[in-house]
Amino acid sequence: MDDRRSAARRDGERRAAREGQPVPPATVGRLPGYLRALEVTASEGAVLTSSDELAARAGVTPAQLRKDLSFLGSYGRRGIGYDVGHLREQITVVLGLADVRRVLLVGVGNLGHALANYAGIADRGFVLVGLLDVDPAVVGTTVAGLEVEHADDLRAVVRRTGATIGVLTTPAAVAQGVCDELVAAGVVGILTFAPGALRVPAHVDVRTVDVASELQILAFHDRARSVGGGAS
Ligand SMILES: NC(=O)c1ccc[n+]([C@@H]2O[C@H](COP(=O)([O-])OP(=O)(O)OC[C@H]3O[C@@H](n4cnc5c(N)ncnc54)[C@H](O)[C@@H]3O)[C@@H](O)[C@H]2O)c1
Repeated sequence: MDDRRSAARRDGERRAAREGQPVPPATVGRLPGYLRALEVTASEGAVLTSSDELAARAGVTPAQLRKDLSFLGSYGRRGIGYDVGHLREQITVVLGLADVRRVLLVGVGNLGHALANYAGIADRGFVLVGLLDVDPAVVGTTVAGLEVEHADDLRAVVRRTGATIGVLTTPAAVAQGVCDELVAAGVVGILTFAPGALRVPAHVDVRTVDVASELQILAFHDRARSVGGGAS
């Protein structure tokens, strides 16, 4: 690791370790967007970027960007801007992506196949280490270079692979049961695509992706515009 990378890592770790001043959840939610914007900037060969440019790329205002980055202790330099490599490294550390996270996917149907083959997961610091299903037609097949294992072996697979994050793409009816199994196996983060809320203990984080709900929110804003009311 060169000097700049290790300095950024130290900054990020210092930030992550700072007590009493957690990064607000809304800021955390925008950090992946900043990271993506920085990756595009870096791919164009730029070493420095301004808050205006980065904010435009990430779809936020420059003031919002500066405020968010200030929580990371990153203020940029007047007239110079932000060091792209340093900021990328810092955000990577704060998001907990400096170390590769092992991910297990349960339910290798339509969505599971698509996600398993999504290269963006590996590009962002995650490694898919296991695929599980119950369908005899799916178990034993190879998807994205991994052999699909039977969901009955979930605990053994978590033990063997060291997975800490589970992606749930099973039918809704079995999602809670699979979630319970993942938690019992030691998984601490669950990304679920199955409709419905999951109950988990306090030490486990759940993120829900629901395309239909997102569309409903767009429909709400569309309707509010057409009836002349203000959507907030
Ligand atoms: N959140 C979203 O935006 C979104 C979009 C599409 C689908 N979905 C949801 O994602 C889930 C998957 O959708 P799909 O179209 O891929 O369905 P699918 O039927 O193609 O795939 C589901 C897979 O889960 C497996 N499965 C069933 N019970 C299991 C268990 N106990 N353990 C392990 N695997 C099990 C099935 O064998 C099948 O391979 C559904 O709950 C669906 O409603 C969500």
